[in-house]
Amino acid sequence: MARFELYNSRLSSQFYRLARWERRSHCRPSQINRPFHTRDAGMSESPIKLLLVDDEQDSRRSSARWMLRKGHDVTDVESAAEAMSLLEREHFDVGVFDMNMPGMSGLELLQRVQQDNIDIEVIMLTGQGTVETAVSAMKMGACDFISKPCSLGDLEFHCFRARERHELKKENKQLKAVISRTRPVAKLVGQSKSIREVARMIDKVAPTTKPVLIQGESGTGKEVVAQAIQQASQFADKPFVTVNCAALPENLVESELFGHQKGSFTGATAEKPGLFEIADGGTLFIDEIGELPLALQPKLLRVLEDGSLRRVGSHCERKVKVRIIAATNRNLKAEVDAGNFREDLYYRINVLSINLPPLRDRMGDIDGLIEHFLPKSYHLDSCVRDAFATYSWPGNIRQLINVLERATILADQFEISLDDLPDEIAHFGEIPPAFASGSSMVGGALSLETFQRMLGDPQFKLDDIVRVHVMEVLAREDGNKAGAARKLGIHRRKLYRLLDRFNGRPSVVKTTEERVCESIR
Ligand SMILES: Nc1ncnc2c1ncn2[C@@H]1O[C@H](COP(=O)(O)OP(=O)(O)OP(=O)(O)O)[C@@H](O)[C@H]1O
Repeated sequence: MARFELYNSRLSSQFYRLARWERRSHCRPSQINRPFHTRDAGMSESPIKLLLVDDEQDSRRSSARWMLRKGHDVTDVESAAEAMSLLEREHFDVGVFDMNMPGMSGLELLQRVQQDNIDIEVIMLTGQGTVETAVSAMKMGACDFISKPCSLGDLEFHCFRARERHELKKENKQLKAVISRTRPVAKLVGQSKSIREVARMIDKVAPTTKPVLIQGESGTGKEVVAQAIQQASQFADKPFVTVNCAALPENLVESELFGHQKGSFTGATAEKPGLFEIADGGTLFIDEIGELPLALQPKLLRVLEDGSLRRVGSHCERKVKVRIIAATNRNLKAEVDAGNFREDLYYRINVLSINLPPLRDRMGDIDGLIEHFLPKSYHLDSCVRDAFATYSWPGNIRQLINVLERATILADQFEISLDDLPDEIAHFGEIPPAFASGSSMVGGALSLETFQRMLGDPQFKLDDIVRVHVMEVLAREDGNKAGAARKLGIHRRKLYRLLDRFNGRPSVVKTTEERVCESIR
């Protein structure tokens, strides 16, 4: 609030000077269509979407005509009831409400607007001698008042000022959202050829406004790359809003992305802007875009095409300008072929793409990453370095960071040894004793031979085989469900359903595994 007031008081002296000039000059026809004070005062030149509510037809009509000639988008109505039904359907930047109208007064209309949390700046139009009422209207949330009769130049000036306040409020909301959603920007560590290529691509794509698709396994640094693009772009000081489609329940994705109107579904108790509106003017990072439900994909395509969107439950179309960066750990082309992802959307977001290689394909970066993430006082045993260099890092850099963090907690005297590493890394490459006699494990899953043995044994139910296989793949993926689902060739939601099913019945995994091992021996 303090910020608005300071800003307004600085601007108002300029405005009053300009408004005086406007009053003197608005009779000159050549000047009429120039929105001069927006340019001169550094304000946005875009037209104001204005709602005029006044029962006095002559003054309402002449105000509307003037504002239309100035290039604004004006709707005028003669009653508060009409205004209310319009406001439920359409978005306006500014409303000018006459205080005294038959039926619902301007003050009551303001009250309704406040109650319903409608996103509009309201200016009260007051008759002579009703300044006190105007002041109480401002206490109720009106941003300004104009005494009747007012000059048309004054009307436009007040509307500009209200719109400026509207934009500042929006910016304020965006900044709050940005502060609460973003993490500190991480430095892109790595000197391998592939990371240098990624850095080169970041420099190339950052200056454009085109969408970027970042592809790579989980934990390879897709969000780090997205942040680096935003930091190097013209949107660096604008909102950077992130959303993870996989982390949202399917029924909330639409409202989170596009916003909703009050009452549009159970629980929608107030109107809420979506992340596209919050990111307006900046960047929206859509993580795990491959998880976006098919039904919502046309809506995303629409925003990408012309920036237009509708909140859930609203007929009012809004425009946003958002730079989209999307990321996925799935093979999106394969998802298109499987009918899970729209082809037109795929081509739209895949204009510029960056592929992040998994850590196992750029082992040259390991030392640099260790140096970056390991506190200086710790020292790594040479066997640990060897183990790190041979391990396959399915969880990529995220896994490396976690392993280093764990090791610093377990280490004695700042010396990290093999004992401080998880077994699967310390003993990576060693054949598990249970499977030593035959190569039962192939690529992290049960071999055909083992399957055949299980299938031939009437004690094993089909579900047991599925369960052993799923658990085995999940363990190999370090519990990473997205990775496990990919390896299993099923959708992640199906994996969740399977795990729920397994958890909901008495555990037979151990005994089944033991039986598998026995049958192999
Ligand atoms: N090249 C890199 N330099 C420095 N830190 C990195 C790098 N790559 C990844 N990280 C770090 O690894 C962790 C995981 O990175 P990030 O969240 O960007 O991965 P992601 O690919 O987006 O993962 P997911 O697909 O699971 O969302 C973060 O802590 C990030 O800071």
